[in-house]
Amino acid sequence: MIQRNLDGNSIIIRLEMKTKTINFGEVASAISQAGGDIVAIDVISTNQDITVRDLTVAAAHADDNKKIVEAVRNLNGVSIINVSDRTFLLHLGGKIEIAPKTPINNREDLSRVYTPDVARVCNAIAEEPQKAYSLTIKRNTVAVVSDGSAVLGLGNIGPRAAMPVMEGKAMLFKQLAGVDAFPICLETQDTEEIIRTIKAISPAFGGINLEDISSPRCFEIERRLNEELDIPVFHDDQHGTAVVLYAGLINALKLVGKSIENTKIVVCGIGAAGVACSNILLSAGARNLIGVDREGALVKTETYDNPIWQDYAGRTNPHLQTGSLHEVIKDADIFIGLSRGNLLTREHIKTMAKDPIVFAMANPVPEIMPSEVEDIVAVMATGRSDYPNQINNVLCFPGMFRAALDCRAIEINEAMKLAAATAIASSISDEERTKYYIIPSVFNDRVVKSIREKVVEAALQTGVARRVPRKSSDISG
Ligand SMILES: NC(=O)c1ccc[n+]([C@@H]2O[C@H](COP(=O)([O-])OP(=O)(O)OC[C@H]3O[C@@H](n4cnc5c(N)ncnc54)[C@H](O)[C@@H]3O)[C@@H](O)[C@H]2O)c1
Ligand SMILES: O=C(O)C[C@H](O)C(=O)O
Ligand SMILES: [Mg+2]
Repeated sequence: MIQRNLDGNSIIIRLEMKTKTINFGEVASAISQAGGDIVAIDVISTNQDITVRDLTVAAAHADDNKKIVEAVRNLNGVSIINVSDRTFLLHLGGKIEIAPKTPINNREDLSRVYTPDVARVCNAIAEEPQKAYSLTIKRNTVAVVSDGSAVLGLGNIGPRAAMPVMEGKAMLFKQLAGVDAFPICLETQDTEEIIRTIKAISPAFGGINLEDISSPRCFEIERRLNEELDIPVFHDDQHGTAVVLYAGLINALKLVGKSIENTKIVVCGIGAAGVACSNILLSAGARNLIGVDREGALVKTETYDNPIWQDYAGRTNPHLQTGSLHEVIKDADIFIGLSRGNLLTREHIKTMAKDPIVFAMANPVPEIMPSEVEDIVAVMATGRSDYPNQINNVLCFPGMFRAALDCRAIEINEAMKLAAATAIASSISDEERTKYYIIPSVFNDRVVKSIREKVVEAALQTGVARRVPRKSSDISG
Protein backbone atom coordinates (compact mmCIF):
# COMPACT_ATOMS: atom_id res chain seq x y z
CA MET A 1 0.00 0.00 0.00
CA ILE A 2 2.75 2.40 0.98
CA GLN A 3 4.92 3.56 -1.89
CA ARG A 4 8.39 5.00 -1.42
CA ASN A 5 9.25 8.02 -3.50
CA LEU A 6 12.47 7.01 -5.17
CA ASP A 7 13.18 10.50 -6.42
CA GLY A 8 14.74 11.59 -3.13
CA ASN A 9 17.51 9.02 -3.58
CA SER A 10 18.36 9.46 -7.20
CA ILE A 11 21.83 10.27 -8.50
CA ILE A 12 23.15 11.23 -11.91
CA ILE A 13 26.25 9.32 -13.02
CA ARG A 14 28.17 10.80 -15.95
CA LEU A 15 30.24 7.98 -17.43
CA GLU A 16 32.48 7.37 -20.37
CA MET A 17 32.17 3.96 -22.06
CA LYS A 18 34.67 2.41 -24.44
CA THR A 19 32.19 1.01 -26.93
CA LYS A 20 34.48 -1.78 -28.12
CA THR A 21 35.03 -3.08 -24.59
CA ILE A 22 31.58 -2.82 -23.00
CA ASN A 23 27.96 -2.50 -24.08
CA PHE A 24 25.22 -0.60 -22.32
CA GLY A 25 23.38 -3.79 -21.27
CA GLU A 26 26.30 -4.75 -19.03
CA VAL A 27 26.23 -1.33 -17.32
CA ALA A 28 22.47 -1.57 -16.83
CA SER A 29 22.65 -5.01 -15.29
CA ALA A 30 25.49 -4.01 -12.91
CA ILE A 31 23.34 -1.08 -11.71
CA SER A 32 20.29 -3.23 -11.27
CA GLN A 33 22.22 -5.88 -9.31
CA ALA A 34 23.49 -3.15 -6.97
CA GLY A 35 19.88 -2.11 -6.23
CA GLY A 36 19.43 0.79 -8.68
CA ASP A 37 16.84 1.57 -11.36
CA ILE A 38 17.90 3.59 -14.41
CA VAL A 39 15.14 6.17 -14.79
CA ALA A 40 16.70 8.35 -17.52
CA ILE A 41 19.57 8.20 -20.00
CA ASP A 42 21.05 11.23 -21.77
CA VAL A 43 23.72 10.85 -24.42
CA ILE A 44 26.18 13.73 -23.95
CA SER A 45 28.62 12.91 -26.77
CA THR A 46 29.48 9.94 -28.88
CA ASN A 47 31.98 8.81 -31.50
CA GLN A 48 33.11 5.45 -32.85
CA ASP A 49 35.12 4.51 -29.75
CA ILE A 50 33.69 6.42 -26.85
CA THR A 51 30.26 7.43 -25.65
CA VAL A 52 29.56 9.74 -22.73
CA ARG A 53 26.19 9.39 -21.02
CA ASP A 54 24.34 10.75 -18.01
CA LEU A 55 22.43 8.03 -16.23
CA THR A 56 19.81 9.04 -13.68
CA VAL A 57 19.62 6.19 -11.22
CA ALA A 58 17.08 5.79 -8.43
CA ALA A 59 17.71 3.60 -5.40
CA ALA A 60 15.28 2.57 -2.68
CA HIS A 61 17.73 3.76 -0.02
CA ALA A 62 20.35 6.52 -0.06
CA ASP A 63 22.85 3.94 1.31
CA ASP A 64 22.61 1.99 -1.97
CA ASN A 65 24.02 4.92 -3.97
CA LYS A 66 27.60 4.13 -2.96
CA LYS A 67 27.17 0.46 -3.92
CA ILE A 68 25.77 1.43 -7.33
CA VAL A 69 28.65 3.81 -8.09
CA GLU A 70 31.18 1.17 -7.01
CA ALA A 71 29.53 -1.45 -9.24
CA VAL A 72 29.81 0.87 -12.26
CA ARG A 73 33.36 1.89 -11.38
CA ASN A 74 34.44 -1.79 -11.31
CA LEU A 75 33.29 -2.44 -14.87
CA ASN A 76 36.00 -2.80 -17.49
CA GLY A 77 35.83 -0.12 -20.16
CA VAL A 78 33.87 2.38 -18.05
CA SER A 79 35.19 5.45 -16.29
CA ILE A 80 33.07 7.67 -14.12
CA ILE A 81 33.47 11.38 -14.90
CA ASN A 82 31.17 12.72 -12.22
CA VAL A 83 28.43 11.71 -9.80
CA SER A 84 25.85 14.28 -8.80
CA ASP A 85 22.98 13.99 -6.43
CA ARG A 86 19.78 15.69 -7.54
CA THR A 87 19.12 17.01 -4.07
CA PHE A 88 22.57 18.63 -3.87
CA LEU A 89 22.15 20.05 -7.38
CA LEU A 90 18.96 21.72 -6.22
CA HIS A 91 20.86 23.40 -3.40
CA LEU A 92 23.67 24.82 -5.50
CA GLY A 93 23.91 28.54 -4.72
CA GLY A 94 21.03 28.30 -2.24
CA LYS A 95 17.30 27.98 -2.90
CA ILE A 96 15.95 31.53 -2.73
CA GLU A 97 16.78 35.00 -4.01
CA ILE A 98 15.51 38.56 -3.57
CA ALA A 99 13.91 40.18 -6.59
CA PRO A 100 12.84 43.84 -6.97
CA LYS A 101 9.12 44.47 -7.47
CA THR A 102 9.69 47.15 -10.09
CA PRO A 103 12.53 47.63 -12.56
CA ILE A 104 14.89 50.60 -12.29
CA ASN A 105 15.16 51.63 -15.92
CA ASN A 106 16.12 55.29 -15.85
CA ARG A 107 17.28 58.19 -13.70
CA GLU A 108 13.72 59.08 -12.71
CA ASP A 109 13.04 55.54 -11.41
CA LEU A 110 16.36 55.68 -9.60
CA SER A 111 15.57 58.90 -7.83
CA ARG A 112 12.20 57.55 -6.69
CA VAL A 113 13.26 54.16 -5.29
CA TYR A 114 16.52 55.58 -4.01
CA THR A 115 17.92 58.97 -3.22
CA PRO A 116 16.71 61.74 -3.23
CA ASP A 117 12.97 60.91 -3.26
CA VAL A 118 13.23 57.95 -0.89
CA ALA A 119 14.05 60.47 1.85
CA ARG A 120 10.46 61.72 1.87
CA VAL A 121 9.25 58.20 2.57
CA CYS A 122 11.82 57.78 5.34
CA ASN A 123 10.65 61.00 6.97
CA ALA A 124 7.02 59.89 6.76
CA ILE A 125 7.91 56.71 8.68
CA ALA A 126 10.03 58.64 11.17
CA GLU A 127 7.02 60.84 11.93
CA GLU A 128 4.62 57.90 12.10
CA PRO A 129 6.40 54.55 12.75
CA GLN A 130 3.25 52.50 11.99
CA LYS A 131 3.72 53.57 8.35
CA ALA A 132 6.54 50.98 8.22
CA TYR A 133 3.70 48.52 7.61
CA SER A 134 2.41 50.30 4.52
CA LEU A 135 5.69 51.63 3.10
CA THR A 136 8.22 48.83 3.69
CA ILE A 137 8.47 45.05 3.42
CA LYS A 138 7.47 44.74 7.10
CA ARG A 139 3.82 44.21 6.13
CA ASN A 140 4.53 40.87 4.49
CA THR A 141 7.91 39.69 5.78
CA VAL A 142 8.81 37.12 8.41
CA ALA A 143 12.26 36.28 9.78
CA VAL A 144 12.93 32.55 10.06
CA VAL A 145 15.49 32.51 12.87
CA SER A 146 17.55 29.57 14.08
CA ASP A 147 20.72 29.05 16.08
CA GLY A 148 21.21 25.60 14.57
CA SER A 149 20.95 23.87 17.95
CA ALA A 150 18.15 21.34 17.21
CA VAL A 151 17.96 21.04 13.44
CA LEU A 152 15.33 18.45 12.47
CA GLY A 153 16.38 15.40 14.51
CA LEU A 154 20.02 16.00 13.56
CA GLY A 155 20.83 17.85 16.75
CA ASN A 156 23.23 20.74 17.31
CA ILE A 157 24.76 21.03 13.84
CA GLY A 158 25.27 24.79 13.99
CA PRO A 159 23.98 27.83 12.09
CA ARG A 160 25.63 27.20 8.70
CA ALA A 161 24.33 23.66 8.50
CA ALA A 162 20.88 24.87 9.52
CA MET A 163 20.58 27.19 6.51
CA PRO A 164 19.17 24.65 4.00
CA VAL A 165 16.23 23.96 6.33
CA MET A 166 15.58 27.67 6.89
CA GLU A 167 15.81 28.39 3.15
CA GLY A 168 13.34 25.56 2.59
CA LYS A 169 10.94 27.08 5.13
CA ALA A 170 11.25 30.46 3.37
CA MET A 171 10.35 28.82 0.05
CA LEU A 172 7.29 27.23 1.61
CA PHE A 173 6.15 30.50 3.21
CA LYS A 174 6.22 32.16 -0.19
CA GLN A 175 4.82 29.38 -2.33
CA LEU A 176 2.01 28.36 -0.02
CA ALA A 177 0.94 31.68 1.49
CA GLY A 178 2.63 34.52 -0.38
CA VAL A 179 4.61 35.46 2.74
CA ASP A 180 8.14 36.77 2.14
CA ALA A 181 10.38 35.01 4.61
CA PHE A 182 14.08 35.41 5.14
CA PRO A 183 16.37 32.79 6.75
CA ILE A 184 18.58 34.11 9.53
CA CYS A 185 20.97 31.70 11.25
CA LEU A 186 22.76 33.12 14.25
CA GLU A 187 26.34 32.53 15.32
CA THR A 188 25.35 32.32 18.96
CA GLN A 189 23.50 29.89 21.21
CA ASP A 190 23.36 32.24 24.15
CA THR A 191 19.78 32.94 25.20
CA GLU A 192 20.31 36.63 26.03
CA GLU A 193 22.31 37.29 22.88
CA ILE A 194 19.66 35.60 20.71
CA ILE A 195 16.92 37.70 22.33
CA ARG A 196 18.96 40.91 21.89
CA THR A 197 19.76 40.12 18.27
CA ILE A 198 16.20 39.28 17.28
CA LYS A 199 14.92 42.45 18.95
CA ALA A 200 17.57 44.44 17.12
CA ILE A 201 16.59 43.12 13.68
CA SER A 202 12.83 43.19 14.33
CA PRO A 203 12.01 46.58 12.67
CA ALA A 204 12.18 45.01 9.21
CA PHE A 205 9.81 42.16 10.02
CA GLY A 206 6.08 41.67 10.61
CA GLY A 207 6.66 38.41 12.49
CA ILE A 208 9.37 36.11 13.83
CA ASN A 209 9.29 32.37 13.17
CA LEU A 210 11.74 30.70 15.56
CA GLU A 211 13.01 27.41 14.18
CA ASP A 212 15.07 24.48 15.41
CA ILE A 213 16.23 26.07 18.67
CA SER A 214 16.72 23.39 21.32
CA SER A 215 14.83 23.14 24.56
CA PRO A 216 14.72 24.41 27.24
CA ARG A 217 16.27 27.66 25.85
CA CYS A 218 13.56 27.92 23.20
CA PHE A 219 10.85 28.42 25.84
CA GLU A 220 12.57 31.40 27.49
CA ILE A 221 13.52 32.94 24.13
CA GLU A 222 9.97 32.77 22.82
CA ARG A 223 8.38 33.97 26.06
CA ARG A 224 10.67 36.98 26.40
CA LEU A 225 10.40 38.00 22.76
CA ASN A 226 6.62 37.78 22.91
CA GLU A 227 6.66 40.06 25.95
CA GLU A 228 9.13 42.53 24.53
CA LEU A 229 8.10 42.78 20.86
CA ASP A 230 4.80 43.95 19.38
CA ILE A 231 4.97 41.51 16.45
CA PRO A 232 4.02 37.81 16.69
CA VAL A 233 6.82 35.44 17.71
CA PHE A 234 6.04 31.79 17.05
CA HIS A 235 8.32 28.85 17.76
CA ASP A 236 7.35 26.62 14.88
CA ASP A 237 8.73 23.38 16.34
CA GLN A 238 6.50 23.88 19.35
CA HIS A 239 3.28 25.37 18.13
CA GLY A 240 3.29 24.57 14.41
CA THR A 241 3.86 20.93 15.27
CA ALA A 242 1.26 20.96 18.03
CA VAL A 243 -1.38 22.46 15.74
CA VAL A 244 -0.83 19.90 13.00
CA LEU A 245 -0.55 17.00 15.43
CA TYR A 246 -3.85 17.94 17.05
CA ALA A 247 -5.49 18.29 13.63
CA GLY A 248 -4.32 14.78 12.69
CA LEU A 249 -5.43 13.37 16.00
CA ILE A 250 -8.93 14.83 15.69
CA ASN A 251 -9.36 12.82 12.48
CA ALA A 252 -7.55 9.68 13.69
CA LEU A 253 -9.74 9.50 16.80
CA LYS A 254 -12.87 9.80 14.64
CA LEU A 255 -11.64 6.80 12.63
CA VAL A 256 -11.11 4.56 15.65
CA GLY A 257 -14.18 5.88 17.50
CA LYS A 258 -12.25 6.86 20.65
CA SER A 259 -12.39 10.15 22.58
CA ILE A 260 -9.27 11.97 23.70
CA GLU A 261 -10.46 12.00 27.33
CA ASN A 262 -10.45 8.20 27.53
CA THR A 263 -7.20 7.38 25.79
CA LYS A 264 -3.76 6.61 27.16
CA ILE A 265 -1.27 8.80 25.32
CA VAL A 266 2.52 8.33 25.41
CA VAL A 267 4.62 11.26 24.18
CA CYS A 268 8.29 10.43 23.61
CA GLY A 269 10.82 13.30 23.54
CA ILE A 270 9.91 16.04 26.00
CA GLY A 271 11.72 18.81 24.17
CA ALA A 272 10.37 21.79 22.27
CA ALA A 273 7.85 19.87 20.18
CA GLY A 274 6.96 17.29 22.87
CA VAL A 275 6.05 19.91 25.48
CA ALA A 276 3.92 21.97 23.07
CA CYS A 277 2.16 18.91 21.64
CA SER A 278 1.39 17.66 25.15
CA ASN A 279 0.04 21.10 26.09
CA ILE A 280 -2.37 21.29 23.17
CA LEU A 281 -3.62 17.73 23.90
CA LEU A 282 -4.12 18.55 27.60
CA SER A 283 -6.09 21.66 26.68
CA ALA A 284 -8.15 19.52 24.28
CA GLY A 285 -9.13 17.22 27.17
CA ALA A 286 -6.42 14.52 27.37
CA ARG A 287 -6.18 13.10 30.89
CA ASN A 288 -3.91 10.05 30.84
CA LEU A 289 -0.87 11.51 29.10
CA ILE A 290 2.62 10.28 29.94
CA GLY A 291 5.83 11.98 28.83
CA VAL A 292 8.96 9.91 28.26
CA ASP A 293 12.47 11.15 27.64
CA ARG A 294 15.90 9.50 27.66
CA GLU A 295 15.67 8.37 31.29
CA GLY A 296 12.14 7.02 30.99
CA ALA A 297 8.69 8.24 32.03
CA LEU A 298 8.53 11.67 33.67
CA VAL A 299 6.77 11.41 36.99
CA LYS A 300 6.10 14.04 39.64
CA THR A 301 7.64 11.92 42.44
CA GLU A 302 11.08 12.41 40.81
CA THR A 303 13.27 15.52 40.87
CA TYR A 304 14.60 16.86 37.58
CA ASP A 305 17.33 19.42 36.89
CA ASN A 306 15.31 20.65 33.94
CA PRO A 307 12.55 22.90 35.38
CA ILE A 308 10.45 22.33 32.26
CA TRP A 309 10.37 18.59 33.01
CA GLN A 310 9.49 19.22 36.67
CA ASP A 311 6.56 21.38 35.63
CA TYR A 312 5.57 18.85 32.94
CA ALA A 313 5.69 15.89 35.36
CA GLY A 314 3.44 17.82 37.74
CA ARG A 315 0.74 18.20 35.07
CA THR A 316 0.84 14.73 33.48
CA ASN A 317 1.13 11.00 34.26
CA PRO A 318 -1.78 10.85 36.76
CA HIS A 319 -1.21 7.15 37.55
CA LEU A 320 2.49 7.78 38.26
CA GLN A 321 3.73 5.22 35.75
CA THR A 322 7.48 4.70 35.78
CA GLY A 323 9.87 2.85 33.49
CA SER A 324 11.27 2.97 29.99
CA LEU A 325 9.42 3.86 26.81
CA HIS A 326 9.15 0.16 26.04
CA GLU A 327 7.40 -0.40 29.35
CA VAL A 328 5.01 2.54 29.37
CA ILE A 329 3.91 2.13 25.77
CA LYS A 330 2.07 -1.03 26.85
CA ASP A 331 -1.71 -0.53 26.55
CA ALA A 332 -1.30 2.98 25.13
CA ASP A 333 -3.92 4.03 22.58
CA ILE A 334 -1.72 6.73 21.08
CA PHE A 335 2.04 7.03 20.62
CA ILE A 336 3.49 10.41 19.71
CA GLY A 337 7.19 10.42 18.88
CA LEU A 338 9.14 13.69 18.89
CA SER A 339 12.55 12.37 19.87
CA ARG A 340 14.79 10.55 17.43
CA GLY A 341 14.68 7.74 14.90
CA ASN A 342 14.39 3.98 15.34
CA LEU A 343 13.42 3.76 19.02
CA LEU A 344 10.60 1.26 18.59
CA THR A 345 10.09 -2.14 16.99
CA ARG A 346 7.01 -3.97 15.74
CA GLU A 347 6.98 -5.95 19.02
CA HIS A 348 6.57 -2.73 21.03
CA ILE A 349 3.66 -1.58 18.89
CA LYS A 350 2.01 -4.98 19.38
CA THR A 351 1.82 -4.27 23.14
CA MET A 352 -0.31 -1.16 22.57
CA ALA A 353 -4.10 -1.15 23.03
CA LYS A 354 -6.50 -2.21 20.26
CA ASP A 355 -6.49 0.07 17.19
CA PRO A 356 -3.29 1.90 18.08
CA ILE A 357 -2.56 5.33 16.65
CA VAL A 358 1.14 5.84 15.99
CA PHE A 359 2.45 9.30 15.12
CA ALA A 360 6.21 8.78 14.77
CA MET A 361 7.27 12.30 13.94
CA ALA A 362 11.06 12.46 14.43
CA ASN A 363 12.74 13.80 11.29
CA PRO A 364 14.24 12.67 9.06
CA VAL A 365 13.99 9.14 10.50
CA PRO A 366 10.85 8.40 12.53
CA GLU A 367 10.80 6.43 15.80
CA ILE A 368 9.51 3.50 13.71
CA MET A 369 9.10 3.24 9.95
CA PRO A 370 5.52 2.81 8.68
CA SER A 371 6.50 -0.20 6.58
CA GLU A 372 7.27 -2.14 9.78
CA VAL A 373 3.83 -1.77 11.37
CA GLU A 374 1.41 -0.69 8.72
CA ASP A 375 -0.67 -3.87 9.04
CA ILE A 376 -1.06 -3.72 12.84
CA VAL A 377 -1.86 -0.06 13.46
CA ALA A 378 -5.17 1.72 12.99
CA VAL A 379 -3.48 4.94 11.86
CA MET A 380 0.16 5.72 11.19
CA ALA A 381 1.65 9.14 10.55
CA THR A 382 5.18 10.51 10.24
CA GLY A 383 6.77 13.88 9.51
CA ARG A 384 7.99 12.72 6.11
CA SER A 385 6.68 13.62 2.70
CA ASP A 386 7.26 10.16 1.22
CA TYR A 387 4.57 8.36 3.25
CA PRO A 388 0.85 9.01 3.66
CA ASN A 389 -0.27 11.20 6.60
CA GLN A 390 2.53 13.71 6.82
CA ILE A 391 2.27 15.48 10.17
CA ASN A 392 4.60 18.35 9.55
CA ASN A 393 4.47 21.91 10.76
CA VAL A 394 4.55 23.07 7.13
CA LEU A 395 0.77 22.61 7.16
CA CYS A 396 0.50 25.32 9.79
CA PHE A 397 3.17 28.02 9.62
CA PRO A 398 2.37 29.51 6.17
CA GLY A 399 -1.36 29.97 6.87
CA MET A 400 -0.77 30.99 10.49
CA PHE A 401 1.58 33.84 9.52
CA ARG A 402 -0.62 34.79 6.53
CA ALA A 403 -3.41 35.36 9.03
CA ALA A 404 -1.24 37.08 11.66
CA LEU A 405 0.26 39.47 9.10
CA ASP A 406 -3.07 40.26 7.47
CA CYS A 407 -4.77 41.20 10.74
CA ARG A 408 -1.52 42.63 12.12
CA ALA A 409 -1.82 40.48 15.23
CA ILE A 410 0.37 41.44 18.18
CA GLU A 411 0.79 37.76 19.07
CA ILE A 412 -0.33 34.25 18.13
CA ASN A 413 -2.43 33.03 21.05
CA GLU A 414 -3.99 29.70 22.08
CA ALA A 415 -7.33 30.49 20.44
CA MET A 416 -5.57 31.12 17.12
CA LYS A 417 -3.68 27.79 17.40
CA LEU A 418 -6.85 25.82 18.16
CA ALA A 419 -8.61 27.58 15.27
CA ALA A 420 -5.79 26.56 12.93
CA ALA A 421 -5.95 22.92 14.09
CA THR A 422 -9.70 22.76 13.52
CA ALA A 423 -9.32 24.39 10.11
CA ILE A 424 -6.72 21.80 9.06
CA ALA A 425 -8.72 18.84 10.40
CA SER A 426 -11.94 19.95 8.77
CA SER A 427 -10.37 20.33 5.37
CA ILE A 428 -10.86 16.55 5.13
CA SER A 429 -14.54 15.61 4.87
CA ASP A 430 -16.17 12.60 6.57
CA GLU A 431 -16.33 10.83 3.20
CA GLU A 432 -12.67 11.48 2.44
CA ARG A 433 -11.27 10.35 5.80
CA THR A 434 -9.40 6.99 5.77
CA LYS A 435 -6.46 5.51 7.65
CA TYR A 436 -4.21 6.86 4.89
CA TYR A 437 -5.82 10.28 4.79
CA ILE A 438 -6.23 11.96 8.17
CA ILE A 439 -4.29 15.07 7.29
CA PRO A 440 -4.50 17.14 4.11
CA SER A 441 -1.64 17.42 1.72
CA VAL A 442 0.60 20.41 1.80
CA PHE A 443 -0.54 21.04 -1.78
CA ASN A 444 -4.21 21.18 -0.85
CA ASP A 445 -4.94 24.83 -1.61
CA ARG A 446 -7.95 24.89 0.72
CA VAL A 447 -5.69 24.59 3.77
CA VAL A 448 -3.98 27.99 3.86
CA LYS A 449 -7.23 29.80 2.99
CA SER A 450 -9.15 27.97 5.67
CA ILE A 451 -6.47 28.51 8.36
CA ARG A 452 -6.27 32.17 7.40
CA GLU A 453 -10.01 32.68 7.73
CA LYS A 454 -10.39 30.85 11.06
CA VAL A 455 -7.25 32.32 12.62
CA VAL A 456 -8.16 35.90 11.68
CA GLU A 457 -11.58 35.31 13.23
CA ALA A 458 -9.97 34.01 16.44
CA ALA A 459 -7.52 36.94 16.55
CA LEU A 460 -10.35 39.46 16.18
CA GLN A 461 -12.43 37.71 18.85
CA THR A 462 -9.57 37.61 21.33
CA GLY A 463 -8.59 41.24 20.76
CA VAL A 464 -5.06 40.69 19.43
CA ALA A 465 -5.74 41.91 15.86
CA ARG A 466 -4.78 45.52 15.08
CA ARG A 467 -6.68 45.62 11.83
CA VAL A 468 -9.61 43.94 10.08
CA PRO A 469 -8.17 42.51 6.89
CA ARG A 470 -9.84 42.44 3.54
CA LYS A 471 -11.45 39.25 2.21
CA SER A 472 -9.40 36.05 2.05
CA SER A 473 -9.35 36.39 -1.73
CA ASP A 474 -6.80 39.15 -1.16
CA ILE A 475 -4.15 36.56 -0.19
CA SER A 476 -1.14 37.56 -2.18
CA GLY A 477 2.52 38.33 -1.84
N1 LIG B 1 7.02 16.38 12.15
C1 LIG B 1 7.17 17.61 12.54
O1 LIG B 1 6.50 18.53 12.11
C2 LIG B 1 8.20 17.92 13.57
C3 LIG B 1 8.19 19.19 14.15
C4 LIG B 1 9.13 19.48 15.14
C5 LIG B 1 10.05 18.52 15.50
N2 LIG B 1 10.03 17.31 14.88
C6 LIG B 1 11.00 16.29 15.22
O2 LIG B 1 10.89 15.97 16.59
C7 LIG B 1 12.17 15.74 17.14
C8 LIG B 1 12.41 16.66 18.32
O3 LIG B 1 12.44 18.01 17.89
P1 LIG B 1 12.52 19.18 18.97
O4 LIG B 1 12.59 20.44 18.18
O5 LIG B 1 11.47 19.02 20.00
O6 LIG B 1 13.97 18.89 19.60
P2 LIG B 1 14.47 19.02 21.11
O7 LIG B 1 15.93 18.86 21.05
O8 LIG B 1 13.89 20.23 21.75
O9 LIG B 1 13.82 17.75 21.86
C9 LIG B 1 14.17 16.43 21.62
C10 LIG B 1 13.91 15.62 22.89
O10 LIG B 1 14.03 14.23 22.55
C11 LIG B 1 14.71 13.62 23.61
N3 LIG B 1 15.32 12.35 23.20
C12 LIG B 1 16.42 12.16 22.46
N4 LIG B 1 16.69 10.84 22.37
C13 LIG B 1 15.73 10.20 23.06
C14 LIG B 1 15.46 8.85 23.34
N5 LIG B 1 16.27 7.90 22.92
N6 LIG B 1 14.37 8.54 24.08
C15 LIG B 1 13.55 9.52 24.55
N7 LIG B 1 13.78 10.82 24.33
C16 LIG B 1 14.84 11.16 23.59
C17 LIG B 1 15.74 14.67 24.04
O11 LIG B 1 16.27 14.41 25.34
C18 LIG B 1 14.92 15.94 23.98
O12 LIG B 1 14.26 16.21 25.20
C19 LIG B 1 13.16 15.92 15.99
O13 LIG B 1 13.40 14.67 15.40
C20 LIG B 1 12.41 16.80 15.02
O14 LIG B 1 12.82 16.59 13.70
C21 LIG B 1 9.13 16.99 13.94
O1 LIG C 1 11.49 20.93 9.25
C1 LIG C 1 10.65 20.02 9.29
O2 LIG C 1 10.47 19.23 8.35
C2 LIG C 1 9.74 19.86 10.46
C3 LIG C 1 10.26 20.40 11.74
O3 LIG C 1 10.36 21.79 11.75
C4 LIG C 1 11.52 19.73 12.23
O4 LIG C 1 12.34 20.43 12.82
O5 LIG C 1 11.65 18.53 12.05
MG1 LIG D 1 11.95 22.52 12.87
